[in-house]
Amino acid sequence: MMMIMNIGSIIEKSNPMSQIPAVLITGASTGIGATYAERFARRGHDLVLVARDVVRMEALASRLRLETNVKIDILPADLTQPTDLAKVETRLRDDAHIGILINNAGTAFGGSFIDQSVDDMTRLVALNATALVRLSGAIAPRLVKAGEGAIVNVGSVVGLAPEFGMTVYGATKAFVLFLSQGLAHELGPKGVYIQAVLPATTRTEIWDHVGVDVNTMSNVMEVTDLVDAALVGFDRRELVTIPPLHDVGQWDAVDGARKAMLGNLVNALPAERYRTLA
Ligand SMILES: NC(=O)C1=CN([C@@H]2O[C@H](COP(=O)(O)OP(=O)(O)OC[C@H]3O[C@@H](n4cnc5c(N)ncnc54)[C@H](OP(=O)(O)O)[C@@H]3O)[C@@H](O)[C@H]2O)C=CC1
Ligand SMILES: CC(=O)[C@H](N)C(=O)O
Repeated sequence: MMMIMNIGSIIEKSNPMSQIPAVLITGASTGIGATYAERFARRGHDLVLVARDVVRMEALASRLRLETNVKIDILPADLTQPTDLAKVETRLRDDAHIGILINNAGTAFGGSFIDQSVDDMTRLVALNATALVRLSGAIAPRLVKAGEGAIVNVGSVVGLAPEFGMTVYGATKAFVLFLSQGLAHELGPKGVYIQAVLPATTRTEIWDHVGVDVNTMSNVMEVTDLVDAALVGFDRRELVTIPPLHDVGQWDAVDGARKAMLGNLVNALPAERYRTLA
């Protein structure tokens, strides 16, 4: 018996993720992140919740601890602030129990490009793009070493649609998609699963920040439907999950056309059309 317990503890120390891995979720105080927290807790995963609003995270954590018995830590951080970001990076690097990172925190604001302040846009890029690079960079080497684990990046269909008129927000979300595809290409063969989740309009507080009453919008998805669909994609190990897109053939066609172009992108000579004067 003693012997068995010792072997068990050795296995736990050498590969703690092989138990049920803990999940670190950014933007976990409300909306999509809080729903991910609820769903992963119900699946038996311990959690680390990251956001700025400690009171809300405490309330969520107290409820989920009672309902599910999982361990929940709260790591308050403003992910646009380098020192706070560094705290989360350290946790991701050092805590071998964390095997899944949900890069969900993000925001948006209204107004056209020339109406938005450059400082606001810079903060948006810091939260929606830079933080994902830094947090993925902190956990990826450990996951690769373990040969398992997952990184989920929450993008948006806006990243496919410059025509929606949210240029900088959409650019950050196009970045999230590319980052996910690139990470899947590099880390997938090493055992790390990467998922990009692309929601469309979902009923959360983000719309208060945009300055739009979500109740006036059509085709709004409920946040639980969105996260449950995203988790179906997660369980299937899908790379790109677009819950609101009913015809997946349309995404496959876009992605297929891009891949078909790859072999033609690098040439020594400019294309014929650029070899004559305008
Ligand atoms: N709702 C929608 O229609 C869609 C949402 N998305 C994406 O989903 C993700 C989640 O958004 P959603 O749940 O809707 O939005 P919410 O505004 O409801 O939640 C955003 C979360 O991010 C956190 N957050 C915001 N700023 C910071 C910061 N500086 N540092 C740390 N955490 C921060 C907030 O917590 P706190 O304020 O406590 O810091 C909150 O937990 C975002 O990436 C968004 O772009 C994509 C497509 C559609
Ligand atoms: C504010 C938005 O545009 C929304 N988050 C989305 O990505 O659709």
